[in-house]
Amino acid sequence: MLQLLSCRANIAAAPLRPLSLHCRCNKSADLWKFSRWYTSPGSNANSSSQQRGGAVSRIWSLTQRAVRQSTTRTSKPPGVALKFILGPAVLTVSARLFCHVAHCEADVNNNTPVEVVAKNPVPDFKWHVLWEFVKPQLFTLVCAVVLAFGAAILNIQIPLMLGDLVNVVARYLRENTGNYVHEIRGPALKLLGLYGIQGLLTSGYIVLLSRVGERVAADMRKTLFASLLRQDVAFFDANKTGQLVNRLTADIQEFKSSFKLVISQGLRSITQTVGCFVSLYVISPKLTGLTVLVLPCLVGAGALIGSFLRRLSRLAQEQVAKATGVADEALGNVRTVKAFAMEERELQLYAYEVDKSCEMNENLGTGIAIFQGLSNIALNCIVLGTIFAGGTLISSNEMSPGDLMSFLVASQTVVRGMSSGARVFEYLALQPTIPLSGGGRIPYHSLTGRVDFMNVSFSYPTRPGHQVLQRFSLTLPPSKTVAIVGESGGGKSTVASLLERFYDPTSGVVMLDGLDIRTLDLCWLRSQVIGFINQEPVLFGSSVMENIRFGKPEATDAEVINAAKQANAHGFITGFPDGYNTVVGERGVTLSGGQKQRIAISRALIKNPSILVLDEATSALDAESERVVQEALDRATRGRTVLIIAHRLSTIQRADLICVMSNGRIVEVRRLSIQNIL
Ligand SMILES: Nc1ncnc2c1ncn2[C@@H]1O[C@H](COP(=O)(O)OP(=O)(O)OP(=O)(O)O)[C@@H](O)[C@H]1O
Repeated sequence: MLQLLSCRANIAAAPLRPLSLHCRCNKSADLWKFSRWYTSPGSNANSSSQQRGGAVSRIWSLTQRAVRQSTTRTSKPPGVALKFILGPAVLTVSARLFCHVAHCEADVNNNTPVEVVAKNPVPDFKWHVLWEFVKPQLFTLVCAVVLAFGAAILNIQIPLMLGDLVNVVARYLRENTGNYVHEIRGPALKLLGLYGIQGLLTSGYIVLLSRVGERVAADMRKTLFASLLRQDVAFFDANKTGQLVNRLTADIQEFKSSFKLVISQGLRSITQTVGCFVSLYVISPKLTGLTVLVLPCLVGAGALIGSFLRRLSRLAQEQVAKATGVADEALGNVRTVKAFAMEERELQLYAYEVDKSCEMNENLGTGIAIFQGLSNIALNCIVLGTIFAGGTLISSNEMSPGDLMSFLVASQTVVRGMSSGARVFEYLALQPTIPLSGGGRIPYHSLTGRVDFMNVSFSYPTRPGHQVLQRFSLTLPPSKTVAIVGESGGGKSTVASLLERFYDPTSGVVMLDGLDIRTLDLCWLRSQVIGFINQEPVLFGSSVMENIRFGKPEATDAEVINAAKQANAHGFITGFPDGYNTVVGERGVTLSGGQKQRIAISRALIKNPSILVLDEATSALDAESERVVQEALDRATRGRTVLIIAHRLSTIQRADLICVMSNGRIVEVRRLSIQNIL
């Protein structure tokens, strides 16, 4: 007994030498079972190849020792040996499982970094949202689970078969009688068959699981992207695009990897645990009682550490997103960066954020290390506790370092996966305050294009304390041009944004043909009624043809060319070697300011809008470009209701009404043409 206890003490103190614990194992087959578990592909995913190599040589020496021992062994009934193996296994494996569960629960409920709370409530991981994505892949997932389950069962079977094989070898070496080849052929072929099936099952479930993971991730990406596009403009005022893109890429990637790993490792854990629980029930109700006593403590500790780890993980992921945001901004505006020779400063900014994220990930690593250390201690303490309580039942340690590592890595994966998933789900569930569709439409032939701003007050959602418009009232009569001039920051562009319904007024109403625009279909309003041309036209990195067609996706080539002609753009477009197929570069970088603006005008005109909003449309152009663009605009504005926001007198020369704005309200209205003002 003392010998046995000292042997077990070795287990707790030096888990990396588990095979030495088999000093009391009496059946060579048991040795093989253990060694097989130690090196089984599933359970050893995270142990190094060195460990594997060491294990193989140890297994060989143990085999020889087992063979030697088998000649002089004492006769103990096989059931006792089985108890020796399974008893502690049940405790350790079940502890793993429950720690795992505790970990997940803790992650969901108890993980709110103070810094983030101030801005945003921490998103919860929502199982029902995950279910929505998994549901279409259910059949494939079930097939993967069945195959993985089969592989897991074979993982348990193979060591037993190896045991049989070793028995044959041992018997032959001991007795040296009979036909060795004949005797060994049966179990060897059986084992070979099992290896083959196990390999097939493993490949099969990995293929299927990877298919499920990829499809779930693709669906998530599409849904998240659609959800982001639906959000209000105010949402984009508050969130950096780099961080949003990070959710589409890094977070979903992280979630996908975790999803696949958790399913494959989780299955193995469950299979082993169920098997061990059954054995435990058969072997020792006492150990079952002890397990029930010890597990709540482990669950509590796991919950505590889990919440701490998830907090660290979330902070680290936020920081990585921040660093990506800095890089995205700098690369997206690389010309400005270069024009100001700010490469060094941008690099410093990026380095600062990356260093911070590095530090946070190191903290996370430390947290995980502490968790691993504590788990190790806890699991070994269970073994020790069992020695005191159950004593003679223990002679083998089923908790191999490989198993422990894979469990710990799986736990850590759960932490990361859940926090990435929660970040993805956060925006999936987000509903825009201004719905894109729904609401009424005014038939084209009866639409006059009259716009009324009535007592409109407005503050931007990101700056609720700062009132930009105060009881602002203005009428745009049908087919007339109204210009708004005034001091910078006076709220002119804000008026245009409210007409586009990028935001809704805090109070008051904006009306189209006497109807509150909040009751109208937003998609119709933006795609068919209002054409918007601003100071810095943004083009997409596709062809001229595609950029103009962006205004009306179903437009024919002839319509595109017609719109380009109206906007004075046809001449320069046909001057390009590739004509309308010329690719304009990212954001239209290969075109001049005037050319870009005329393509933007074509894009607005192709939808034949009843209302045209020109927000300083020519202010970025030189005199010659301005003249050409102005010509195009004069032609484009005919017969439409037009709102011009301008600084330059030339822009508003033909306006029917000129309003001067200051501090968010109209302070003066002139119904004269500009020549008369001058
Ligand atoms: N997205 C936004 N979020 C928060 N505040 C904003 C936003 N856009 C503009 N503002 C603020 O609203 C006020 C009015 O801005 P607006 O762009 O309407 O002025 P403007 O008269 O068009 O100025 P300018 O002639 O210089 O373009 C300014 O104080 C500006 O800082």
